Order: sequence, then C-alpha cells, then structure tokens
Amino acid sequence: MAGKTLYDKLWDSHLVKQRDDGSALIYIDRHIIHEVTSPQAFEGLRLAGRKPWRIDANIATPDHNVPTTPERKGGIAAIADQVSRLQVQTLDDNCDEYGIVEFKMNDVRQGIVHVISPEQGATLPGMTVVCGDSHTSTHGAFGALAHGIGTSEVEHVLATQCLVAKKMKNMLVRVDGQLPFGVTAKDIVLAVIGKIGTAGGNGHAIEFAGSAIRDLSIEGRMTICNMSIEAGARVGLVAADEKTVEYVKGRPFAPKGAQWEQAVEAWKDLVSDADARFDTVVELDAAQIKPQVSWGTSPEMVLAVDQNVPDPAREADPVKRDSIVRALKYMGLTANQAITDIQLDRVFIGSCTNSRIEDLRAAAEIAKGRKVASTIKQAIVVPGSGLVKAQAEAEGLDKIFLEAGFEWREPGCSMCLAMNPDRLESGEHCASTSNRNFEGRQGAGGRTHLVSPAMAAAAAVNGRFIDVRELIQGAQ
Ligand SMILES: CC(C)[C@H](C(=O)O)[C@@H](O)C(=O)O
Ligand code: SF4
Repeated sequence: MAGKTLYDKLWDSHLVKQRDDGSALIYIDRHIIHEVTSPQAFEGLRLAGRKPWRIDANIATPDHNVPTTPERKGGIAAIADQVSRLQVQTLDDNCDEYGIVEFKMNDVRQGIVHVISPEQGATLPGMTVVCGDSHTSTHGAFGALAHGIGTSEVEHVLATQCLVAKKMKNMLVRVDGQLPFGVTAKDIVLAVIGKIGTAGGNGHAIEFAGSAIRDLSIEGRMTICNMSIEAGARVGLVAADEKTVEYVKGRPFAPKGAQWEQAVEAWKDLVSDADARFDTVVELDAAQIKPQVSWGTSPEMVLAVDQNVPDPAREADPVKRDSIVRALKYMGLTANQAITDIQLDRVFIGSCTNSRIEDLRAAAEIAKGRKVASTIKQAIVVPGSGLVKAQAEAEGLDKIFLEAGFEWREPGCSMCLAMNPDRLESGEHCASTSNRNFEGRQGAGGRTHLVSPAMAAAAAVNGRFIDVRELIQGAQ
C-alpha cells in the first residue's frame, strides 16, 4: 500500500465517521470567528436552543468592517456604516454571551483572523482549523488541515464541533531551486496560479513542497497557502518542520511543558510519506520566477513585471479571447501595453496575504529614504494585527513609511475588499498586496493589480510598476 500524504494523515486523524455516499464527519480543533459570517450562525444556534459545544475551541475578532483610521479608537460608535456597526456589535454580544475569547476592536491583539490566530499560537500543526472565510487555507502553512466554511457550517461547528466534509484529491506543487534575489513567496504563488489557472486546484488539497518552499519563512508559507483558494483549492498545506516548531513555541495558546514536548514529537509525522501518491503533480523552477503583477480581473491573469499585457488578436480560443477583451476594457488597458507603463493611483500594503511583520519589513526596505510619487493619490500600510503594528513601530518601520508619504493605519482587512471606508474610486488603479482582483473587489469600478509588498512599495515610489530589483541596493 502506498504511503500517506500529509493531507491523508490529517484527514484520517480527524475522521469521526465515514459514510458510504462519500461524505464524512470530521472533528474540528479550532474554529475562528469574524463578524461577517457568524451572526446568522449564532442566531440559528439560539433558535434551536443550543449552545456552543466546546467554548475554548473558538477564537474571535472583528476585521472586515473595522475602520483603519485613527477615529476608530472611538470604538464601535466610530463605525459610520450601520450594517458594519451592527455586525461588529453582534460579534461582541455573541462572544460575551457565550464566553468566547474575542479580541475586540481596540484590543492590541485584534487583527485579521488569519493573522491573529497563528500569532497567538491558536493555529497549531496537526489541527483541523475552520472559519467562515475562504482564506482559512492560510493556516495550512503549519501542517494543519484548514479551510473556509459557509455560515450554516459555522453553526454546525459551533453546535457539534464537527463538520460534514468530503475527502479531496491530493495535489503536489513542487517548487525547487533558489528564488532569485528580490522575488518572494507572493511571486511564487502568483506564478503557480498563472500556470495552473484559477480552476487548476479544483477538488484538491494542494501541498506545497520542494526546496524553495522549505527555504521560506512561516510568513512566506502563509502567503502561499492563503492564495491556494485563488488556485481553486480550498486547502493549501506545507509540511511541518523545525521552522514551524520555532514559530509556534512560547505563543499564548501553544502547549506548554510536558504537553509541548509531546506535541513536538507528534508533529514530526506531519509530512507526506516518501512513497505517498498524489493525484496531480505540478512542478516549478524557483530560479525562473520573476516579480509578478496581475493585469486582469482574475488572479490567473498575471505576468512577470517585464512582460506586456496580452493581445486578444493573438488568442485562438474564442472564450479566452473574450475574457481578455473584457478584462482589458475593465482595467482600462490596451493590448500589448507594457506592465511597467501602468500608472497607479493608490497603493495598498496589507491583507491576510501580506500584512505580517516580514511583509512590512520588505516594503519598508524599499520605502526607506524615498518618497511616494506625487502622482499617487494615496498609499496606505495596514498591519495585519495590533501586535504586528506594535512590532513594526518598535523597529521604526512606521517612521520610514510616514517619512516616505505612506499612511500608517490601524489593523483590519481594509482596502482588500470594499466592506469598510478604505476603497478605490471608479477607474483607479491600485497596486495591492491582497489576493483578489475581481471586478469591484476594492470598490466599484476599481482596478486591482496584485503584487508582493516590495513590488507595491516600488510602485508607490515610482508611480508606475517597476521591477523592484532595480531599486534594491547592490542588486546583481
Ligand atoms: C467576507 C468573507 C466571507 C470573504 C471570504 O470568505 O473570503 C472575505 O474574507 C473575502 O476575502 O472575500
Ligand atoms: S484581508 Fe481580505 S482576503 Fe483576508 S479575510 Fe480580510 S477580506 Fe478576506
């Protein structure tokens, strides 16, 4: 019998019941809650006369709707939009009522769900982690089985601590070789999506492996797993290793003492067996990856910074041709235009993809001693959590950004999606470190270009896209 993949192992160790029709019941170790997808779930629970099954499996924070400007220090009353205010208030009320740990709006531990849970050690290797949020795949970076769920499933998990699920297929994305100087985890994942497309991972759990993945920090691995969902896979995974253990050690929710020793021992098995069988295998050479920029309205519409946007006339497939025509029109671009000719209006450095300390350091390295171009209307840096913000301030990164002309904000989802005051105006182009570039994602008519933090900072100071390596001192 062939060995097991990491996904197989995680699945097997959480399987409560397998049914003949292919569906199964799996146990959930960690449930993360935010204000958008939880109100109806709690309401359903209440109507059914039930209570959360295991209170301490839950951790909550508001993120999507919270303003990121200084006025937000005023608390919930400072949220102008009525629906947003109600959602955040409802989350607070629900967590208070059931005694669920919540980092409220102005708690220093508040932030984007996918940033705060790993930061607290609430996401651990070997766990099953769910949240009513598609980017829950982020947590797979720890060798955990993590994916998004819908609101009715949020209610089910709250009530039973279990989830009805179906086993997925196994996909291996192997990235070997050395990443060129100035090329980051974000560029790897954008290049993967450019290669396999947004449906490439459909029905699969993707394990990212290979020397280039092992060489990444935990932050970088989170960036990659975060965007698995944009490659069509609900689950992204990276095997646990010493870096994972090192990252988790000493965090508030991590096991301590003898339990820690036991856990570390158990985590050694969180790798795919050498003879494990994958249904699909994709390989990339890290050395060939260049800084990426998305030009269209889907994350697969992505190119290296030195390329030109496509010419529909050269596309034989009529369906693809139509989508190129439509995307060019929406994005206000002309066929064959150089990526480096795209003029930006706003720059957003943040989101659960790229708002951790390492991302802010990379952006600050570029911003240091430079100025945001006068043609840029706004460039904002939004830390992923209050603790990331505090760390960045301790390192003086806030000063670097402010001196360069960036705004330094309070944590939240911010301009990643138009659910709070940070948004694009129609027609504006934004260099954004987030994960989705769908039509209207950052505001009606807004035009999103997905890039790494260093590339976003470079675009801010240059006004147009530029290969960040041209700005790095001593670049070869
Ligand atoms: C609001 C939420 C349900 C949504 C998601 O599931 O991903 C959001 O976080 C997003 O990124 O689009
Ligand atoms: S930062 Fe963006 S992608 Fe992440 S959870 Fe918030 S809205 Fe979703």
